Amino acid sequence: MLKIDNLTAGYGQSQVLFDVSLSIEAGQVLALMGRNGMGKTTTISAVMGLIPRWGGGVNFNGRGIDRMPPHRVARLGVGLVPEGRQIFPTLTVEENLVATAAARGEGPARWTLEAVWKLFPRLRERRRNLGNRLSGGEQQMLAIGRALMTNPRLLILDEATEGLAPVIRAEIWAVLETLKREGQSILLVDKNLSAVLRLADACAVIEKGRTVWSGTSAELGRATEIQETYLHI
Ligand SMILES: Nc1ncnc2c1ncn2[C@@H]1O[C@H](COP(=O)(O)OP(=O)(O)OP(=O)(O)O)[C@@H](O)[C@H]1O
Repeated sequence: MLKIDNLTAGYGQSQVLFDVSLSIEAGQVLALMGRNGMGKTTTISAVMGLIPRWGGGVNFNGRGIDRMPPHRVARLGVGLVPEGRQIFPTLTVEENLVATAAARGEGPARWTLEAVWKLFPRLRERRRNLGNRLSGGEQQMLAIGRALMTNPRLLILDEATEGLAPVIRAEIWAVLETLKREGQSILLVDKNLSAVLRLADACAVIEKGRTVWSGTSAELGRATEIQETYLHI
């Protein structure tokens, strides 16, 4: 579904990604791991086209997307839950969701307002509240709901459980588990190794802008040396 080959990218003159390669099969959950500042968010930004790709290939469902601007990547079916959530502060919860709604043209859309209310009952209760009046957890739920409203083929989540209370984190992990059971393809960045290992099928580890390890979650769970070297656990 998504295949990244030897991707290089950076900001201005400064190169951040030197050689990132990974691939996600349809219906798979892949976790991108690595310590702070190693290039995880930069990888996601380069996939989405939010920053220029310098070299290498990014292929989505058989199409090269490495020259596409973000709106075209999104239209092909890549839904992003960005770091920091970035919801529209002056729109209501419902308006935030409707603003991004998009069908994929393959029969009835899986994700509608009703479906999002069912996944996150809390959002239904808060539907008329402005984005900037929500708690952090509610904002994160809204960011996920908003990405789902695009009916993505691939959902990308950047630190979706960061800075949330444990009970809200648990709710987000449970939602991701539900999405996985439904066959949603997911690429996620998260620092919580044990939760990642429970959810993800496969993991890729990056260090200073290079993929240094990839394998199944079970393999990473056993690879204590990799964990100690690259994840500082
Ligand atoms: N907008 C930017 N301009 C310049 N340099 C940046 C920018 N964003 C990130 N960087 C640099 O790129 C490197 C990789 O950052 P990135 O945010 O991709 O790391 P990360 O692995 O996602 O880490 P974190 O877990 O801290 O989010 C860091 O050295 C960072 O300082």
